[in-house]
Parts: sequence; structure tokens; C-alpha cells
Amino acid sequence: MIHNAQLIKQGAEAKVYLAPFCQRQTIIKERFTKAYRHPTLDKKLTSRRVVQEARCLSRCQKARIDTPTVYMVDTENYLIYMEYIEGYSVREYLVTPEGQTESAQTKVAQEIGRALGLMHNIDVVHGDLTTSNLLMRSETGGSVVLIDFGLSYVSQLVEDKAVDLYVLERAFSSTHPNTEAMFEQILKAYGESGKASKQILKKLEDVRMRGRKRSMLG
Ligand SMILES: Nc1ncnc2c1ncn2[C@@H]1O[C@H](COP(=O)(O)OP(=O)(O)OP(=O)(O)O)[C@@H](O)[C@H]1O
Repeated sequence: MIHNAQLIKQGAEAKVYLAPFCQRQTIIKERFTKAYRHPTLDKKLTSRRVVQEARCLSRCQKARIDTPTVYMVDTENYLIYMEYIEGYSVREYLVTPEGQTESAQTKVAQEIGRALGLMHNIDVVHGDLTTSNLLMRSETGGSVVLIDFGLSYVSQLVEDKAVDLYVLERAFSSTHPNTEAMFEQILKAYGESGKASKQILKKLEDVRMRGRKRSMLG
């Protein structure tokens, strides 16, 4: 690992470091290999996931969706070097109500909805939308950046995109009480910026219904 790297998150699947690289602070995400898998298969699967994550990040960036710029991919060591976003997460923003105005919250919701609409337009499904995976750039006064494409993939399916939104809705309702109105604003902005967004929002109603049935059945 790079000299002076500081571990900032140790997850179940990856370690995330902050380290100087080419004279700037850089995020280095390192995926683990799994000891229980056959070594050859494991190498293949782990490097495939690294490539998939980097590809989805680059695909978003090409479409001008604010995501960390990928500087380098090292498939031998399962590393992605990417831009460090100085800022805070939407989760942190929402749990610190001081200084939050209604209009500022509306702006954040509109940016999230727009970013998700654009991402789904290019058929990227994030796969793990939570308020921790939405960062706000300090530099620009809090514009929204999408991060953690570790579970992302390319799909044209309306169902996959609706489930993506549903995952975020559940994250909002379980982590942030009284944010139903904000989530509605996210969906409104999403509806205005996505190509097939009306169809996807319709599908979201079915996905919600299934979710409710499942929780009723326990
Ligand atoms: N580009 C970035 N800029 C700033 N902070 C970042 C960046 N990427 C990740 N982080 C920080 O590191 C944390 C963990 O990163 P990430 O969510 O990508 O990893 P993970 O959840 O462990 O990975 P995965 O879900 O792919 O297994 C984030 O919540 C965020 O705080």
C-alpha cells in the first residue's frame, strides 16, 4: 500500500484509504479477496468487480454526472485510485438540522433527483443507494456527488431502476424521520430529468406494494 495511506473505512468487502498520490489527496479503494473461494475464481471475480466499479464511475463521468474522477485502476492488486471529495454526506447533512432551511433542503432534493435521473438515463443502476453514498462537495457549497459504485451495473430494465429508487426510499425512511416530503421532491426532480422516468416511477409503486406484502408476511 502507498506510503502515508490513512485507513478511513474498513468495510466487509473493501478498505478505503486516503493517501497523497501525484501531489493530491486521493481515495484508494482496495477490494478484499475471499479466502473461502477457489483462488483462481476469487481473483477473477474480485478483479471483475473492481473493473465494473471503475467502468460505472467513468460512464457517469462521461455523461457529466458528478462522481469521483477515476485516476488509476490496478486490477492486479484490486485497487481504484479516485478523486477525494472534500465534504460531508447527505446523511450527515440531514442529522444536523441546525442551519438547514426548507429551500436549501429542496435544492439538495432536486440535485439528488436530477443526478439519479441522469444516471438511469445512461442505464447505470447504482445498487446501493443510501444517504451515506451521496456526498456534498464543500468546494461548491454542497453540490451532490454520487459515490460507492461497488454494487453498480449496467441495465436497461425499468424494474432494476425502480428497485434502485426503492432502496433509497427505504434508506430515507429508516434513517431520517419526517423526510417524506423531501423524498417526494427527489422523485419529482427524477421524473423531470429521466427519459423513461414516468414508467420507472409507476414501477416503483409495484415495488413498494411487494415490499409491503413481504413485511406483512414477516
Ligand atoms: N471519493 C471519495 N471521496 C471522499 N470520501 C469517500 C470517497 N469514496 C469513499 N469515501 C468515504 O469512504 C466511505 C466508504 O466508501 P465506499 O462506500 O465506497 O466503500 P464501502 O461501502 O466499504 O464499499 P462497498 O459498498 O463497495 O463494499 C464512504 O462512506 C465515504 O465516507
